[in-house]
Amino acid sequence: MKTSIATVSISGDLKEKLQAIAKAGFDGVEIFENDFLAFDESPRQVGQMVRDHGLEITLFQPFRDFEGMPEPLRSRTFDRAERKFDLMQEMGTDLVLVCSNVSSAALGGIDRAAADFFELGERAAKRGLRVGYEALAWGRHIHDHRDAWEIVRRADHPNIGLILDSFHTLSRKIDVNSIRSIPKEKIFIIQLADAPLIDMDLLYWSRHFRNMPGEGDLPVLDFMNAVAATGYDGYLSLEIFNDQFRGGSPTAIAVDGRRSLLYLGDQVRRAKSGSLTLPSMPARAAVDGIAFVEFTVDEAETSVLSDRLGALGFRHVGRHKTKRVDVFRQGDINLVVNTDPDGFAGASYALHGQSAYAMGLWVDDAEAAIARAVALGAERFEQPLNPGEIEMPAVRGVGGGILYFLDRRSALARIWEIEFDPVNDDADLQPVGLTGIDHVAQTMKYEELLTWLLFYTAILDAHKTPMVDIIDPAGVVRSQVVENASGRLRITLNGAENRNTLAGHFIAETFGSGIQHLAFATDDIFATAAALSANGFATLTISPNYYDDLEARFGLDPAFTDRLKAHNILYDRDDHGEYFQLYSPTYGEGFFFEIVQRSGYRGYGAANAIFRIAALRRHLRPIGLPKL
Ligand SMILES: O=C(O)c1ccc(O)c(O)c1
Ligand SMILES: [Mg+2]
Repeated sequence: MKTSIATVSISGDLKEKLQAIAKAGFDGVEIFENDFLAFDESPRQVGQMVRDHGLEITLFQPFRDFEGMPEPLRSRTFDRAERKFDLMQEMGTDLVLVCSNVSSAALGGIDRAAADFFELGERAAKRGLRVGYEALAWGRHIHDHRDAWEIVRRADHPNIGLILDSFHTLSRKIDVNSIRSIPKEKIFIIQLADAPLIDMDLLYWSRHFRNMPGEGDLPVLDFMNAVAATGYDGYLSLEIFNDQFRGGSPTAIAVDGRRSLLYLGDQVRRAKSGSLTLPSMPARAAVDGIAFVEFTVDEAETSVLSDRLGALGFRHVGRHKTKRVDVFRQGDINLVVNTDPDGFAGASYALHGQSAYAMGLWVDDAEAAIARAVALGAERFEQPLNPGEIEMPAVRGVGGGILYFLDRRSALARIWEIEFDPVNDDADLQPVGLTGIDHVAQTMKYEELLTWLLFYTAILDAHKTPMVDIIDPAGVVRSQVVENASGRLRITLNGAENRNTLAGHFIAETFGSGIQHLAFATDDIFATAAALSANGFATLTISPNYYDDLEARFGLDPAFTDRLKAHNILYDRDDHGEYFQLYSPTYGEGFFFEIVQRSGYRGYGAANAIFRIAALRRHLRPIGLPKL
């Protein structure tokens, strides 16, 4: 499988784009005409620059409004085509993409179009060039790949072929099985893009909202399986028009792009649907829970954090044999507090301040998980081991944090006994009934949300849920969840669009994305609330107005509502069950804890978000200039 990407997909000038594309490991690049026109160097120099980066030009595009024109426009389009052929030869590419005509002057007619392509094929053949025809979803007469294929078939010229673009086919819900009967040598290249399902004008949707395969909602895998069935084994080329990507980091977007193709290729390989030459990698890692979450803390702050964890019912159960690292436990939850000034934790503290910078996942096979992550372009994380320590495979995760993999088949299963000495915790504070981690909430800039969604779903056996808008009094935060079928993995990703929201404040003030809250599970939230209160832990106060509305909305028994209100417990319900939530205040720049009880409920309490965010915000340090 060879991978390519259109220059239009990422930001920067042509030079920056090519650098990022080469660095991400692509084999080829589609030169989008405007990127070339806006650049100062000659076609020959551009071609050289591409080859100097070790890349091949997969095609030059687009050539517009060609087929089915009346004279004198028809002659002019052929003259235009000859000019572009000159340019292609100088640049060093043999393929041009012709997209279906959108001009109101176009006459239509399958045979007229086929005749035009035959003539273009003759002209291209004289120069050793090839022409690929693509149906735009909004083409004036041709907007279906089946019609484009019929034109190519009737043109019957070896230098004329078809270009299939998943967006144009899938946005119109055209049956992908129609692809299976196209001879593979007539498919000159495959362009791939996904998109979120939004009901809007096709052209606008395509030009602004496309995203990488796996990031959106279109059945790109079905499309690819149909392509693979033809025996096609050529380039897979991304063509992503996306406003966010245009403003994003060229390197990050290029890395996402290549990851999306490798992940898609791996799914095609597993579906055994064709003969694509594909690298093999271990299957997505099955996650059986969150083994630990690790905080980096300054020595001076440790007593505040350990007192807080104590009041939340955690016991200090272990101290690392060689490092300043402690573990606190309750139920299945392990919270690691790292005050080691050396190593990554110390560096992370220096940069972000106190933060939950790492987490460990229980997977079926940690070595396989790391091998897959690395095969998908994740950055392996390693630091020197002290004597007696065992190596825990890890990669760089969200916002420069660390994601560790542990399994129960190696010594990693006994990490707490091997690396830690037991501690006798004689605190008089009692456990409060927390059983495990329900979810981990990570906050990032909105532009980074798709990156992390793809990262997690490509590496882990998990799916994404639809995006929901979380309304913060100061703006919108977009939230999407990565979760697995067992519910043992739940990560909520919150993309902040501005720095005034609680989420935006957190990433601005801690200098990067990261874990903003941890939600612990309990089987009895009322008992937990009472135990917290006995431990002197003050939960977040929720407005009484919320409870009046809640009672009316769900028709709750007033006595029940009073109990919720007495403990500041939020409530929600869906078709599957009930959900109870309570919160800590925020700490530092906006970190907090949540405690939930779910009985079948599938969501995360989005309906309550505005109320608890309003309450959480009251604890934030005000920012801005002091009043004069
Ligand atoms: O939006 C467009 O005009 C356009 C151009 C070329 C393509 O390959 C495409 O898919 C869309
Ligand atoms: Mg296209």
